[in-house]
Amino acid sequence: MSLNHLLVLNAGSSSLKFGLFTAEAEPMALATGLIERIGGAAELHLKRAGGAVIADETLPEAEGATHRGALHAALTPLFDAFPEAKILGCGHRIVHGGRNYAEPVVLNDHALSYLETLVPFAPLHQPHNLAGIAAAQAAFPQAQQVGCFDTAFHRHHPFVNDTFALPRRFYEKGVRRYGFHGLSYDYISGQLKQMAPSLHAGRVVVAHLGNGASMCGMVGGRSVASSMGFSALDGLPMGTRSGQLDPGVLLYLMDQEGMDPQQISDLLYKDSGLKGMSGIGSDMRTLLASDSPHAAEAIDYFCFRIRRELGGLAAALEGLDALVFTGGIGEHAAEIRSRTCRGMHWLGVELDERRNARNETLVSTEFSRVRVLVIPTNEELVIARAAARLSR
Ligand SMILES: Nc1ncnc2c1ncn2[C@@H]1O[C@H](COP(=O)(O)OP(=O)(O)O)[C@@H](O)[C@H]1O
Ligand SMILES: CC(=O)OP(=O)(O)O
Ligand SMILES: [Mg+2]
Repeated sequence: MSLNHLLVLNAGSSSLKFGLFTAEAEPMALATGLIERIGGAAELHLKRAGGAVIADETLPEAEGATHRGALHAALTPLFDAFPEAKILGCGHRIVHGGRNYAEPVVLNDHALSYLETLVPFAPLHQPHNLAGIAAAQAAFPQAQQVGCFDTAFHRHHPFVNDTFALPRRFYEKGVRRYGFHGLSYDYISGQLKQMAPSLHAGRVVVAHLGNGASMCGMVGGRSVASSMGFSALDGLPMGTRSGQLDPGVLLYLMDQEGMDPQQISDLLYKDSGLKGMSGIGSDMRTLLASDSPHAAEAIDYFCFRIRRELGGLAAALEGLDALVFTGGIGEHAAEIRSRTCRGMHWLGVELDERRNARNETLVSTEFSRVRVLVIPTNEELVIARAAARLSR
């Protein structure tokens, strides 16, 4: 039987997103799924592209405890629903591609040993990405394994946006501003090229506001600067991550609070951001619905940091033609877009509140010098396209 399908895996620190696509040059999604809260009370949601639910359930502990178990739990109902599927290629989202990868690659032994050396750069994401690859190799030995990197889209940054002001040897060792969410930015860049070629050719800031959040400045569809740097902690505050922090705070935590690296890592990755500031939770919907003053302050801080970053990125781009919102918050939270754009008139940003409330694609007024758009992202499709290209 011919191999005619692609499996896409996007393993996060506590989640696994996956999808089954047709193996065509422009792949078509047949089903998409998500396993949340791996390591805790993990839940599986799987639906067909048309929206029909295939599975919606809490996983037994044996499966929900690890990424390997979660992958097994994902594949069983998927292949029960699509018994005819034969996997030609598996596409993997890999957070870190280091200095070497500016494009997707076929994951041979050489590539995999290089990616292993990057684990210390992304300890919360990279090991799960590599575990997903190993599990997919075991499950689909005939399939090509293809890696797609969050860092790749940013690999051509000018030196000033690639470095920190540390002694040179650290730069040589790879302590650089890599930037992340590149698959999302790549997708948005492609969409913009189709929808509005003249904007795509200009100076654009994309705000990817999901559970992880970052912003990217592009010129001509290529990344010039990103709010995320060496790690996925930098820049904007996120669901549970601090965002930009004075390095002096880390010295204080070590010296005065006696915290060790693991405790600091847990604090910055898991207990900070919207969750830490609000004391309520990391989910923007919960915070918007809350009447707690701490939730309101967390939202204010979130919007304020987006505005600061927008100003900084506009300076890096020497102007601004368009601002694009994407990611779960960027696509759905009209209130956050509205509060972010308030006070940005000086930069030429003028939101049309009615269009914005309706989540329309163009949400700026006709007089706004900067076009403001809402474009849903699709990281899985970018991965599927690369897997289709490299699996032939
Ligand atoms: N209608 C909505 N209004 C406000 N926030 C929303 C809405 N829908 C989703 N979100 C927020 O989007 C975030 C998740 O974004 P998403 O891009 O799905 O996350 P991930 O980074 O895990 O892929 C959560 O904070 C969630 O509350
Ligand atoms: C790099 C990163 O922050 O990823 P995510 O948004 O999936 O957590
Ligand atoms: Mg995300």
